[in-house]
Amino acid sequence: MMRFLYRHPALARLFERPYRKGKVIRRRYQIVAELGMGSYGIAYMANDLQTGRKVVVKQCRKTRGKESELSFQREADILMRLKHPQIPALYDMFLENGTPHLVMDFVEGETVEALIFEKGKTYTEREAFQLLRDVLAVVEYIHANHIVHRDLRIPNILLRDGTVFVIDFGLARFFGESVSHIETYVPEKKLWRDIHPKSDFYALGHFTLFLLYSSYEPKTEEEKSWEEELSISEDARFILRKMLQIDQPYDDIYTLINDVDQLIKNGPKRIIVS
Ligand SMILES: Nc1ncnc2c1ncn2[C@@H]1O[C@H](COP(=O)(O)OP(=O)(O)OP(=O)(O)O)[C@@H](O)[C@H]1O
Repeated sequence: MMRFLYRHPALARLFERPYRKGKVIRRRYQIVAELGMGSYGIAYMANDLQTGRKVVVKQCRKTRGKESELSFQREADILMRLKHPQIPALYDMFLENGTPHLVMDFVEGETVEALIFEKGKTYTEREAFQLLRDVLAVVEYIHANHIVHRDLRIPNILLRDGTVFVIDFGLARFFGESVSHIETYVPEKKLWRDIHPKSDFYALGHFTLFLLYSSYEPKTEEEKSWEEELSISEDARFILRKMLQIDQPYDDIYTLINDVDQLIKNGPKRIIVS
């Protein structure tokens, strides 16, 4: 019953008692703003009073029990493994009043979600695949470290001065780990969450569709599939069908990168007009 109550956002806030603006934790991290309450943690932007750096402090949610503590530990292990200029660095982890906390780099920038839906940014096919290519360069590093991100969505990809950043490793897993109860997942969720590089390609297929839809003007009210609605080249369709596992999926990132490079180099020559 209590677990059910905690799922109600207003009640969850009451039980979690998030930090207020100005609060200083460990005499070091001063809360500037709450960024959001996720499934396992509450994220804040904070000032590190010792270094003067802007950081993200993530406080483990008390009401989610052992599950969120394990998730925090795993996120810390993964961020410790990944040392890349386009991935937030983990600076610190500690227990405060028995609650696990993580401190990481605050990535200044705008999410692709905000760029499209708030700023009205649009992408041509070539621009969309160029941005996908930039993201794949970071994902190549993640996969080379035997990690799959499992949440590569438009709110988790940021851009600053044209450079891509990948955030939110809360669902990431090491290759070979198992997911409990995956057999109970609906097929679509399995495609997102399978611990295999192809679930990241599946997510990035959807990411690319968001970019392509940013310049789509509907001609009718009738909703159709992306293949019917979008005017894209055969090469783009070929890549997307493999990423979305409609056709034989990509087994590794190198073949995918090669196909994307070819598309960018050749340009969208063979256009299919829907
Ligand atoms: N390192 C970071 N730099 C900048 N912003 C960040 C960083 N990490 C998280 N955020 C922002 O903080 C907010 C909360 O992020 P967090 O990853 O804790 O949870 P979430 O994505 O909202 O939920 P969930 O992890 O359950 O999907 C998001 O809006 C995200 O953009």
